[in-house]
Amino acid sequence: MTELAVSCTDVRHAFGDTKAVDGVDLDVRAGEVFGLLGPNGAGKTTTIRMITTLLPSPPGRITVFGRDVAHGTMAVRRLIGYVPQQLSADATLTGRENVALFARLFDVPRRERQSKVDGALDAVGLLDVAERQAGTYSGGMIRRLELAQALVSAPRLLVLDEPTIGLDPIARAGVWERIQQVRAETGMTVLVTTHYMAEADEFCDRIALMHKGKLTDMGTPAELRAALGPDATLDDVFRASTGGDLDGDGAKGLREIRATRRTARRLG
Ligand SMILES: Nc1ncnc2c1ncn2[C@@H]1O[C@H](COP(=O)(O)OP(=O)(O)OP(=O)(O)O)[C@@H](O)[C@H]1O
Repeated sequence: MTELAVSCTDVRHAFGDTKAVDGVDLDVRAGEVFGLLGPNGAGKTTTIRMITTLLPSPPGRITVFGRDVAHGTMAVRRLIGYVPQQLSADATLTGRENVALFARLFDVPRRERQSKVDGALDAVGLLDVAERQAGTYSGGMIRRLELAQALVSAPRLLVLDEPTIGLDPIARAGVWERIQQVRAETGMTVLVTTHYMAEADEFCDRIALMHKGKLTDMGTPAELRAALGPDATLDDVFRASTGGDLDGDGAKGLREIRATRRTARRLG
């Protein structure tokens, strides 16, 4: 039987009256790249925060490589590398110092620390600029630095929440290239959320679509496209799954955020 990296059974979480996650059953197989897709507010981040033990243990059951998040929180944390949506690198530290901080946080043994930090920086292509302050890095380099932070403890499961949001196409390709490379070398499992359908199509072995706290579809990108018709794209699958389209509220939210950021840059 295929080993499961993550197993969620009837998982739920509510914020007050909002059912953010409403009865999710989800299996991520060991070694695969699994994409969790859905519009803004679908419940992806809440699901990920439960899997990574950052929210109190939920009704239902979640296991990570067979360990229950409710009873084996520390054991689960040791298996996971997590890159959250929010910035997790410190601009005032060098690239190396940022990664070294995570090595200490994750209890990488002192005698291995330097080689592990170097290895993680090398894996994301930042060894040459490791002594520069992270504040001088481009957006794509910062994302790769955050990847190195998550990789330094050699996790079996890498969890990435919108790893390429706000990056230009070249920087996005750079982030994915590194993820793929590390995965090929280590056999690590990757659980990722993204709004970029083309990325999900190209890089995910299987995907699940989420809408209003529930999973609406799951399968390989090819299976999901084929279920709609010979010429269907993953955008079409997304539209069908959410009953809306990419110009709906979710996309508008992103456009507004981008416009706000552009304005902020001009003002800054
Ligand atoms: N800390 C919180 N307090 C109250 N409501 C929350 C909180 N976090 C999330 N929610 C709500 O829970 C629902 C699911 O949010 P979540 O962030 O999980 O969605 P998402 O699919 O990750 O969205 P996005 O693509 O925008 O990141 C939304 O309705 C959101 O407003």
